[in-house]
Amino acid sequence: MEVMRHASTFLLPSSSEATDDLPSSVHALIILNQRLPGLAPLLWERAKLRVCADGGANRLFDGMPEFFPDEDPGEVRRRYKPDLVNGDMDSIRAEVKDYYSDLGVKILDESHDQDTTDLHKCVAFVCDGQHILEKSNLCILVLGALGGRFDHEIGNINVLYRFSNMRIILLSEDCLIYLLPKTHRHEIYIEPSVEGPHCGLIPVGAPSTSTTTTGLQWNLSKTGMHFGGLVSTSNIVREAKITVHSDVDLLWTISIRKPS
Ligand SMILES: Nc1ncnc2c1ncn2[C@@H]1O[C@H](COP(=O)(O)OP(=O)(O)OP(=O)(O)O)[C@@H](O)[C@H]1O
Ligand SMILES: Cc1ncc(C[n+]2csc(CCO)c2C)c(N)n1
Repeated sequence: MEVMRHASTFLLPSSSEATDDLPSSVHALIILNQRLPGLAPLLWERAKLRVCADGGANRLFDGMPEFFPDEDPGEVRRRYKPDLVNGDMDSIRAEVKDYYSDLGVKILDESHDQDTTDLHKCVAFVCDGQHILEKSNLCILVLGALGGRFDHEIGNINVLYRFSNMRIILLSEDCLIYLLPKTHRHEIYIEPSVEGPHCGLIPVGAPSTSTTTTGLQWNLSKTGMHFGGLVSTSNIVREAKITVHSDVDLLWTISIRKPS
């Protein structure tokens, strides 16, 4: 079975600190309709493709100037111009839609589809679209995916399962979540300056009859996990490398450290 390696190098303040023996990712950024986290300007700079999901465009428009209080808000807005706004367009304000449209931003109205979420629509665009990004080392970072409405949070997690062949990381100010597909053994390289120590391994999609880990305070050894029984929450990373092997797709979550 192949090994899949993971590292949150995108959180490091300087990309030169990145672990060089890991394959480097190309990042796409999706901005959802929640308050922009403090990391937003840094992640924006590093992304090769930037997409707003419907009301996420309001957050970009309103939120980016707040990070640069000494600058003219209009200039900040022009600098942070997304490649695409996609969704069913029931949350983007008319002035924001007109503003980005006038700047030449592509606005994709998919209001005919009321069965998939705006995040789903954005991820589908990034994965299926005809743009230049090479898919093999693409990692999609999703801002504002957690800590809000529970149905939205679950919808966002569902997107991880729906696109389980893609690397997608859901982010909030406090933590990140991604899927560990059962098709691989996983090695997670911890960046202790920016993440941890709290972490979890959650069998959301299906119960696990056998999960094995190393590097955690409470490791599992061919252990089962299911809702109503054991799920690994409030675990602690103890080593620089965590390994996980399971018979089901698991969610990995780890806390993000507050900037000091
Ligand atoms: N409170 C929230 N918590 C978590 N995610 C959210 C929240 N609000 C919005 N999102 C995410 O941002 C996307 C865009 O949200 P927006 O408010 O523009 O549209 P919506 O009509 O509420 O969502 P949808 O059309 O996807 O049901 C949603 O698809 C969802 O992924
Ligand atoms: C069983 C079922 N439940 C809810 C919705 C509604 N829905 C799901 S995603 C979405 C957002 C569209 O942007 C909406 C309105 C549905 N279609 N089917």
